[in-house]
Amino acid sequence: MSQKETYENPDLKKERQNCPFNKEEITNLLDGGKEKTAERKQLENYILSDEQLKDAVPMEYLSHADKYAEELRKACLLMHKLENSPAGQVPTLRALMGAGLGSAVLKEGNPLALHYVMFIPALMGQGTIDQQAKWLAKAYNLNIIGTYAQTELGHGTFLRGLETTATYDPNTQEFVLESPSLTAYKWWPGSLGKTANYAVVMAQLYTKGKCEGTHPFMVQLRDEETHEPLPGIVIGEIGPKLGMNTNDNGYLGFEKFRIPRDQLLMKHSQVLEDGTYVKPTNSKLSYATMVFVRVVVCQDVTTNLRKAVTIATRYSCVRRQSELKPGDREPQVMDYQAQQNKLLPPLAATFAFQLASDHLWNLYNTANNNIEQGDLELLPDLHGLSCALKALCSSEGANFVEVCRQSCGGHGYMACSNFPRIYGQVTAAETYEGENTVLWLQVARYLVKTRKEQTGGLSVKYLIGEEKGPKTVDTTLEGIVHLYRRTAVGLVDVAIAELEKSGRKGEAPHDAWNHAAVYLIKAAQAHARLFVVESFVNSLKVGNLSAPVRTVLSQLCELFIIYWLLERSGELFFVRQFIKKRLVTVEFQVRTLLYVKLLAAIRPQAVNLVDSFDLRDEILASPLGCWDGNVYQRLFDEAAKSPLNQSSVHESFHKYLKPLLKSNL
Ligand SMILES: CCCCCCCCCCCCC/C=C/C(=O)SCCNC(=O)CCNC(=O)[C@H](O)C(C)(C)COP(=O)(O)OP(=O)(O)OC[C@H]1O[C@@H](n2cnc3c(N)ncnc32)[C@H](O)[C@@H]1OP(=O)(O)O
Ligand SMILES: Cc1cc2nc3c(=O)[nH]c(=O)nc-3n(C[C@H](O)[C@H](O)[C@H](O)COP(=O)(O)OP(=O)(O)OC[C@H]3O[C@@H](n4cnc5c(N)ncnc54)[C@H](O)[C@@H]3O)c2cc1C
Repeated sequence: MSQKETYENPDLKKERQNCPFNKEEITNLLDGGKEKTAERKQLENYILSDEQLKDAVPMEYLSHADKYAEELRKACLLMHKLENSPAGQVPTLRALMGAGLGSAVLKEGNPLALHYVMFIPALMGQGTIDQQAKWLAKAYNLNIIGTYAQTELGHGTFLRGLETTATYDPNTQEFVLESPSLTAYKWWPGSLGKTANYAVVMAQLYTKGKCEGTHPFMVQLRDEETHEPLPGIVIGEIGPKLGMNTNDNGYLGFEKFRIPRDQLLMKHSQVLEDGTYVKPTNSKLSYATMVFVRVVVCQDVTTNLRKAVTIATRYSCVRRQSELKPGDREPQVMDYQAQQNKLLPPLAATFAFQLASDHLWNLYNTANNNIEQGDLELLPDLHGLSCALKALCSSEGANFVEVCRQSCGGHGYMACSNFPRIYGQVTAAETYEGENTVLWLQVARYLVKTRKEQTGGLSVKYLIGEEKGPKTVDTTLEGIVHLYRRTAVGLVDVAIAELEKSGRKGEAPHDAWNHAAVYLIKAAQAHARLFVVESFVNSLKVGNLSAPVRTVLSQLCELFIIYWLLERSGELFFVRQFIKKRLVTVEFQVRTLLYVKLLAAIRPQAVNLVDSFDLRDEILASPLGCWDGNVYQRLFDEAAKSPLNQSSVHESFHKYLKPLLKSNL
């Protein structure tokens, strides 16, 4: 392990004895190879050994403004450390922006995150070679700091409804940016409140008196020297949120603010000097930055889930409560089947989500390379799959994090458990980068289109042609995946039938769509789940795994796909042929039995499995989840940090309580 403590809780020590598989093999698998593990560890040592990056007091005790200032201090220090990073700049940046190493230093969000996660990708994806030459080096060198300003007070989802205008003036060859109403103000962009001095701004482009839709513009917001907002720019921070409080989300208004013509990012569409508009090959290419973030968010949410599962699993093996066998010692709460039922599915989910996210990342890279060459064939599949997995990983992830919190009883409710922060991050991902319901409906649109037109990308091939595979109950892993597939196909057909029924009643297509939303969303979710389980099963078929690792991963895989089947059993009832053949009843009986057996089989390896995530204590940032299991002492140490414990009687006693007590005498 990366940290050897002198103390080790005896229960955890026992859990770690006789581990049947090589933990490092799983660590390497998750890191992407032995060398990557070594690189990650070296980077963690480099960053986490720096005393200046440690918190003097827990963040919860700081004011909103002090929290921001403190995190900005550390974020800037991290950027200074980039230069000498042993892992190279790009891997270091990746590690520092996300929920892993970065979160050990910047616990409530990185004020520079948007610069790297959206501003630079937007410049790369939307800027011409000349524009990249002008801005990218400045951005990489942090001469300028940017954000991505799209959402407005009145519109986040419906991008065609954005109100900010950029009107071309051929006389001066400038665009005039304007916020025509209060609801046109940009609202939400991260780092916009106080940190950024530039932004890629999405605005409705007007030229020659015609609106050409939303386009990205490079806009300077603040003076590069004084950091004061430029004349014509109204800017501020939007205030405290459920989580991510040091991402300084902001607002932004334009009062006839002029920018040169060449600050329209013109890789896909152009405005010529005389105001002539040149269309892109596909109008959705300006949405590409969002696609990139949806892809990386799947990985990020998975890392956060791994943290929550590690904390809850270790704690559940240290915590002893109640009586299992009359007269016996109180058992570890992990020995209750009910607790295993809470924690082992999310543990399995961390593997399932990672494998699916890896697949999506590969698709993204291939599709992106093709797009650079002008080939857009993979774009619909990339859009469909990135929406599906972003929505699935974030929604299931947030539910699982909450279950992990509940599994730690009262102590899970403490801020220091780190669950509130982890939940704040994961649930944010349910909303940002496309609200999940809206994304499910985008997925459904793709599925319905594929099924009806019998053409679509790789992720939806199963919707094309006749259904293949066994028609009766088949207890193999393949058999159960086939059941998922039949459910997914069946739900798309149910949704189409619903749309057609409304059509026959004379409803317009948009009304029919609205009235079929419940079915459409179920179909989209079944599709996403099918993709995840197929990725998990297929990944185990290939790869150079040792027999013990393959065994435990296969158990997790089987547990996970049965868990989802049982959880989502209601959906099977939508598919009429399942009921007709009594398939549903038989399936449930067989599967429930197997599920319970798998809980018992995996239980002894739970701690070893979370140990293989190799998450350092600094990253877990929770007294409940530390490697040594010294939970109670650490909880006490945390309580000692409370400002209310710095004196035996607080001054407010004399001010308020004492007079009240006296008045009652
Ligand atoms: C570097 C590693 C570290 C990782 C760490 C990461 C995490 C930490 C940082 C956290 C940062 C968070 C920052 C958050 C930022 C934001 O939230 S930015 C704002 C994001 N906003 C949204 O996502 C808005 C959501 N809305 C939309 O995407 C669209 O408006 C819509 C819902 C898709 C609808 O658009 P519309 O133009 O109305 O399209 P439709 O008419 O519905 O569809 C038309 C066709 O276009 C296709 N399509 C739609 N979108 C895309 C796309 N992106 N790509 C490709 N194609 C697309 C759609 O399928 C339709 O196709 P057809 O059916 O063929 O017609
Ligand atoms: C932490 C955080 C960080 C963010 N960072 C940024 C950023 O950096 N840059 C940026 O530009 N934006 C950012 N955003 C904004 C974010 O992208 C939007 O909030 C998000 O896209 C949702 O849009 P909305 O707020 O307009 O929700 P709405 O669309 O108003 O959603 C409200 C409800 O309406 C439903 N709804 C809306 N449309 C439909 C439909 N067509 N069919 C069915 N139901 C519908 C939704 O499902 C939801 O239940 C951030 C948001 C958060 C929370």
